[in-house]
Amino acid sequence: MVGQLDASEWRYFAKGNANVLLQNKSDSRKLLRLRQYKPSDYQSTIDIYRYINSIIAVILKDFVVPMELLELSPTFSNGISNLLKTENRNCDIETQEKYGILMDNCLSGVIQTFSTGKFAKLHISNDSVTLELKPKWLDPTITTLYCRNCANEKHYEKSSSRNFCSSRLLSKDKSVVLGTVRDIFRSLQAKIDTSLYEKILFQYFVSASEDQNILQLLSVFQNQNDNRKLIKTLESEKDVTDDLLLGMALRDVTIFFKFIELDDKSSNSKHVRGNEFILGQNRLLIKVVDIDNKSAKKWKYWKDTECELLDSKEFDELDLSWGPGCVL
Ligand SMILES: O=P(O)(O)O[C@@H]1[C@@H](OP(=O)(O)O)[C@H](OP(=O)(O)O)[C@H](O)[C@H](OP(=O)(O)O)[C@H]1OP(=O)(O)O
Ligand SMILES: Nc1ncnc2c1ncn2[C@@H]1O[C@H](COP(=O)(O)OP(=O)(O)OP(=O)(O)O)[C@@H](O)[C@H]1O
Repeated sequence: MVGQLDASEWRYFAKGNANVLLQNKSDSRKLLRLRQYKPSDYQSTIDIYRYINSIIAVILKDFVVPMELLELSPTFSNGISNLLKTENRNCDIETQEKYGILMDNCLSGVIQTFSTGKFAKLHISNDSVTLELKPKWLDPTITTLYCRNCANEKHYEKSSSRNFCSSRLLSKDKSVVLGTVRDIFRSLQAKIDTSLYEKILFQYFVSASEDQNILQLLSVFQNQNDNRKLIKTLESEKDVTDDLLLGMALRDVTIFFKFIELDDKSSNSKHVRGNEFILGQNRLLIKVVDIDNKSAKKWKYWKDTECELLDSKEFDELDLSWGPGCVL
């Protein structure tokens, strides 16, 4: 594929902390994901691609968005780097990187987006609606008043009050799940009627079995061997276990829930198959992105954050201006 990619065929689409996404001008359904320039702590595309295929895909199966490794030429990489500079995108790609990842665009055809925070967004297309969710730390047994996400948000004052608490979507109590689904949609302040999407998502969370429910799956593998406990005891990157690396990777993923109306108006089926949930004439398609392996070099940042949160009163001191506790 080297020499075939042409920088003028791609436009800027999005960026995160570590990657830049480009959209193909002639096929908007395709995105190219390129690593950003980071002087330290660099994870190469091939390492990420191998990790996703050998570890993540075994766990998340069909939920993983399809990906393909593409070889980059220096001419292409320099062209993209210049594009980002010309457009003042405030980021650059690592031009020494040999590969990029070609993947399906889960937001192809989006014409409007509603959001009030970074952990949930609602994207509207002509033929579908997509909820983008970053659930972060999923805790199946919250033993403190506030969960890790809420304690973190409160402490670093990222938000002034709780929008939603994603761990509550794991609750066995259906009314807690329903209330949380409503919290998510309320937080979006979408100027459309979202009641149908709330109903479908709620039905998915309460009907899917543990290995079919994306949040349950993430939660199980985030918390293997109680790996969160290890964080506060870390003394060097050698102490970082594979379970912890997997847990941290899965604590930072993004999920797309795409709601599609089916043509079959007579269907009253309700079932889960792979990454899709059918409810009557509605289809919910679920895809996970941003499942990069984490570097063990981040151990100090993880430990400092965890210790600072534990030393603070954020887990247990009632703060009604933030919201009530997170009990499941
Ligand atoms: O530390 P956290 O929990 O704030 O998570 C970081 C994310 O912040 P967020 O919680 O989404 O505001 C952060 O996301 P943003 O860039 O803030 O959108 C990154 O995902 C970061 O991972 P990496 O350094 O790019 O591998 C994430 O770092 P890791 O903790 O996953 O290493
Ligand atoms: N396959 C996809 N389809 C549509 N949009 C995507 C896709 N993958 C990522 N995005 C969007 O692009 C944004 C940035 O991508 P990504 O999360 O891969 O970057 P990142 O640098 O790893 O982010 P982070 O800062 O969370 O580590 C995502 O938050 C999401 O909104």
